[in-house]
Amino acid sequence: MQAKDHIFAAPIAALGDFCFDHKVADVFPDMIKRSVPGYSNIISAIGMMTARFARPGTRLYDLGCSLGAATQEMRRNLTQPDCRIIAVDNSAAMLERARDHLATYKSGVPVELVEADICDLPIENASVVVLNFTLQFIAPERREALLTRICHGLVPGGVLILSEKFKSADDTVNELLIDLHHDFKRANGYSELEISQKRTALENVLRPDTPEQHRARLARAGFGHVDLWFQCFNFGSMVAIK
Ligand SMILES: C[S@@+](CC[C@H](N)C(=O)[O-])C[C@H]1O[C@@H](n2cnc3c(N)ncnc32)[C@H](O)[C@@H]1O
Ligand SMILES: O=C(O)C(=O)C[C@]1(C(=O)O)C=C[C@@H](O)C=C1
Repeated sequence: MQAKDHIFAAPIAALGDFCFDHKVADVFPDMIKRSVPGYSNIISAIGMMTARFARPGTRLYDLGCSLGAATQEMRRNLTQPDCRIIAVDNSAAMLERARDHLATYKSGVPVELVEADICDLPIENASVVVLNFTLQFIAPERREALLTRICHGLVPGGVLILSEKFKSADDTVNELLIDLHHDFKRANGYSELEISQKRTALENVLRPDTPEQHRARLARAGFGHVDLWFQCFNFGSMVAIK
């Protein structure tokens, strides 16, 4: 049974910044499923893109892997020989549980779990790179350098799958998408208090960009082909091919 997320259910007097500690790691599968519209579709598509883009003898990176949901889907869909998946997170609590989670599945594909800041990680000989709701937590001024290093580390024709919470450049549409996201959370059983306390806790740590900002930055980072392949309310996923 998956543990249910009640982290923001009771009033919290000193509401600090949201962080990926052991409390969040313990309920993460429930939290992300009830918080991110389209999450399971995106995970499935990461598997499909892995099957298409993985090349023999290359590396596949899952950057900000949390419990390894995307890692596992990449591993299940990888048929090319001599590949290795490198799953990276800077939360020890997440990686501890990712290790247990991945060990419950049998697979011949090697997975290396690395505790590191993805901004300091060497990326080389990569055919597939996944940033599934991770770039939004990186300081805005560090985002372009990270994407440039990812593009350099990809083999020609390699792919980056970038999923993010977006903001809209149009204030009216932005408010509408945020409201619809909150309706989605209500429908999934979150209370008004849970929604508002989590919103406050995320304010300083999850800084969304517009899809237009993402496109322009990915082009500057060196990607030749960029587009949005999925969006539901203010959450979506882009594909960038070198
Ligand atoms: C929303 S979660 C990602 C969800 C996950 N990719 C999935 O598909 O289930 C964001 C993750 O990024 C990690 N993270 C944030 N900043 C990071 C950094 N600078 N280096 C490595 N990991 C980071 C967090 O610890 C967290 O586990
Ligand atoms: O709950 C929200 O409002 C979110 O933004 C969802 C979100 C995310 O997009 O990463 C925020 C933190 C948790 O990691 C899970 C999901």
